[in-house]
Amino acid sequence: MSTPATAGRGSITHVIFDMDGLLLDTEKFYTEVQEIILARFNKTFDWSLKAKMMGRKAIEAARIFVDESGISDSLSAEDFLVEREAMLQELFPTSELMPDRKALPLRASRLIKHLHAKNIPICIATGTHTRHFDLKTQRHKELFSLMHHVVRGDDPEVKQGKPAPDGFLAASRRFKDGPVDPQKVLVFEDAPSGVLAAKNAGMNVVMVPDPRLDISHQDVADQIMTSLLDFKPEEWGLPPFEDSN
Ligand SMILES: O=P(O)(O)OC[C@@H](O)CO
Ligand SMILES: [Mg+2]
Repeated sequence: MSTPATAGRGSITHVIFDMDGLLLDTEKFYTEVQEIILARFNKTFDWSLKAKMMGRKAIEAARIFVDESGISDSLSAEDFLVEREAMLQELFPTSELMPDRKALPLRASRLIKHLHAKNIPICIATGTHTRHFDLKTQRHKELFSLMHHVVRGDDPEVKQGKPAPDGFLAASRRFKDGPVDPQKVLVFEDAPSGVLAAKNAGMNVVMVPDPRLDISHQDVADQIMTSLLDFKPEEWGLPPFEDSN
């Protein structure tokens, strides 16, 4: 776990969470269907392509997928989305909270519940559009109700997806006392594009990367964690956990 100091460290007042791959175990669904589609073209879907797609708006990720895998002459980005959609619609309603990588019984919900109980304003900024957001979160309404607001990829203020800062800046504006000084905002992200988006917004960012992502993607974040359970709120000026877990 690296812990370089940043200007905002110790003075965080607001927290923004990414969703897919950070709070919800949904990145595996995208991987699964993209493997199936590429297999039709006798190609394999690898983590270097995955790293480029994750966190982005659907159409932006789709263009990367068909271009980088060299199938754009046979399958357009738009047709890829249609083909992918049929499979994703079946999978998203089964979305689970992200399992902890240390295999401990506590999950991402521990941090969310803690910050909410301590009156720290929290929200979500996700690349996912509203229809998919509703499918993915239908079994987790109670946890998501703790968020002050949610900014989705199809929000009119999100002109460009991650790594552009639009989603995080919109999220910052919508806090009750927003826009919040970006140095006082802490973002949690799993995706390289999302980490860049947070830095492009001038915010602090903790990355919780999938271990299959190349280590080179860990250079930009202010702190890297293998598990959200390693997060120590007091290091960032946030109220500490009161239990010993
Ligand atoms: O921004 P997040 O919540 O990771 O969503 C992106 C997702 O739609 C694809 O990776
Ligand atoms: Mg994500």
